[in-house]
Amino acid sequence: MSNRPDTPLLDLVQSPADIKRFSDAQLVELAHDLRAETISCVSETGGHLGAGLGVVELTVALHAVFDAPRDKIIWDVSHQSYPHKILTGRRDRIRTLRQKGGLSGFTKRSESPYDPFGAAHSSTSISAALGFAVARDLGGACDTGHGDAIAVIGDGAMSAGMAFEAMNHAGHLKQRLIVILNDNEMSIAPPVGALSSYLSRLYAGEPFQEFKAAAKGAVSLLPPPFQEGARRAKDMLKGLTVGGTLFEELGFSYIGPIDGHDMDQLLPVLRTVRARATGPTLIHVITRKGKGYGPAEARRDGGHATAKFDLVTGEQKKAPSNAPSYTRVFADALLEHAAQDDRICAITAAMPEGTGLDLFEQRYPSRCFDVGIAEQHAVTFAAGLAAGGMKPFCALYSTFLQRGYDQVVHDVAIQRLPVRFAIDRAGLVGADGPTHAGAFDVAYLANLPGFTVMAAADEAELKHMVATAVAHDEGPIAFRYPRGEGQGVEMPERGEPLEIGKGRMIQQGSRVALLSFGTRLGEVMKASEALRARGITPSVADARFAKPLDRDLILDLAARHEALITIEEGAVGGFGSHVAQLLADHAVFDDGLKFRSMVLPDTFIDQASPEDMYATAGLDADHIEARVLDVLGIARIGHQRA
Ligand SMILES: Cc1ncc(C[n+]2csc(CCOP(=O)(O)OP(=O)(O)O)c2C)c(N)n1
Ligand SMILES: CC(=O)[C@@H](O)[C@H](O)COP(=O)(O)O
Ligand SMILES: [Mg+2]
Repeated sequence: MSNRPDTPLLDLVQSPADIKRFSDAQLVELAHDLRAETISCVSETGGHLGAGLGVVELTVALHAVFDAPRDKIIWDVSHQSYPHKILTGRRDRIRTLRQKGGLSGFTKRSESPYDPFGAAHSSTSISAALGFAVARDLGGACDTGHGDAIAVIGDGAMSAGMAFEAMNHAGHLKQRLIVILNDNEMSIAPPVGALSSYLSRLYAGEPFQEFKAAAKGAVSLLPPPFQEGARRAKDMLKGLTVGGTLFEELGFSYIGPIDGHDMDQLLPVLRTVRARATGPTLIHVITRKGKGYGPAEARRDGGHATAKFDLVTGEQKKAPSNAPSYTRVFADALLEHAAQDDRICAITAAMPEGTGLDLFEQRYPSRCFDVGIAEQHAVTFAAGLAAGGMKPFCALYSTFLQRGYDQVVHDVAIQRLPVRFAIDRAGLVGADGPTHAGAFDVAYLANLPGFTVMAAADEAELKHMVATAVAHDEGPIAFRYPRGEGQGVEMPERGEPLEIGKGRMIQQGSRVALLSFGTRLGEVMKASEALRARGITPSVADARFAKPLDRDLILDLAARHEALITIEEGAVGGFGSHVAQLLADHAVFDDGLKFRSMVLPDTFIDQASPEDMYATAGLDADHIEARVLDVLGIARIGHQRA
């Protein structure tokens, strides 16, 4: 039974148009309702809580002052967009968040006209908003006419180079563009970097303190274009920082910092900017991550992400774990090796907890680097560390490594530098959906000359792969492992380096060989059991390496079986494609081998449980069994024996 909050004003809102008739005082009440509804919803669904709570007032104010969907409000990352979704006609579905068939946990163009641009990877909002602004000014085909383009970007996301690329361009074009910097002094973890320190100085400085105290507007402090508007708007605009900020050097009018939870500050500033902005304008708002919900505010990460939780206590309702997570196995293994080898260092791009490197940072702070949301820098920084004689472990989610791909090719592979890539969240990740799927890393790494690419079949294998990476100084090496718990296998006392390019036989059988790469091995074994009931005992092997391939193993399997089937948690172009190439190069198909490669389908799979997603992808035991029967020409009627 969910205890829905009492939300009298929110109950009157079906779309942002309904907000326009509210008084400023009612908008404050609406924010109260919206915060209660957001907390209630996430307590039932789990998901991203802290960021959304931090922008409740900002969301109300934006939809009160601007005219979405004609005005394009673009949320960076968009993990903070739950309040926005509630106000834009999706309250009735908000409790389907991040579930199969439900709302996405991020903005999504196909979900709503109020989501002009999808997100989830950070630091894209200013580029996208500038695109809309230029399209508007070119008379583009925007169906809702010439509205404003407004990017809402966090202080963490602002640390990525892409944000500065966009601001640099916006300052050059000088077209009207509104950027709202939502500064809560938090990324997922406490923010890192000189920019964070700079932002702190901006609001720790005199103007912001005066601003808090000053009751009367100091309109003369506003940039000239706004002074007239401010007088006319008769708003109580208080003293604001003007002049000499980094943003103004980039061609923006800078307004702020203002209190992002105070409607009396948000509304007049937004109204003035809407009335008066002529070029790129950045409004710096100060907010608190997790605002208004004690258990979230009390957390170190401001309640960034949460499982379902008890509304009263905030206690998360997490299922008990049966095995250590792959992330934890990686982190513990790396710590063991780092104790013996002081050349080992670790790099994360703003995901210390997510990658397990928070443990490494605690133990070896001088050898652990959180570079902020800066994957491109993370990769080339690691390349520099390797060139300098260190053993860098660059720990990135598969999906986020995509952002540093040119650096992987240009700075690591071509120079054959021994960077170790710990690729977490490989394969389908569940609730975060397609934007976070680790679908492509094998395809984009195994095609690089000199790269070694591994996938752990279970947590014991992962421990051995960490040891293999530590020992491998001949060039770049990557090992991938999925989100979540291991399979509960027995763990070795110590990880032992694997022989590069060597797979392992799991089960000798006949007629069909199943060659698995990664944790699909569990499903392969389940399929093998089901096939045994039909009198079919497939051979099963764990490839371990997509590059270099275990040629002898593969050619031997091809020679001894009617059919060879590869299975992997990745898109086409990965392991199976490399096996096909090897078989073709050795003219194996000429001898009639039946070959099938089971990969992720050529589509983006929406969020669901990982199990559901793999069933949708056709990569679960049931589908593997069916593929074997099909390739052997056996009709799948009940448990008909071969
Ligand atoms: C390219 C990329 N790297 C990493 C992440 C993981 N991530 C999601 S939210 C977040 C922190 C964002 O901080 P900020 O922009 O300040 O937003 P806040 O959560 O504080 O509102 C990170 C690192 C991501 N979404 N995209
Ligand atoms: C919004 C974002 O990108 C991160 O919060 C991400 O959702 C974390 O993923 P995990 O939950 O797999 O660590
Ligand atoms: Mg932040």
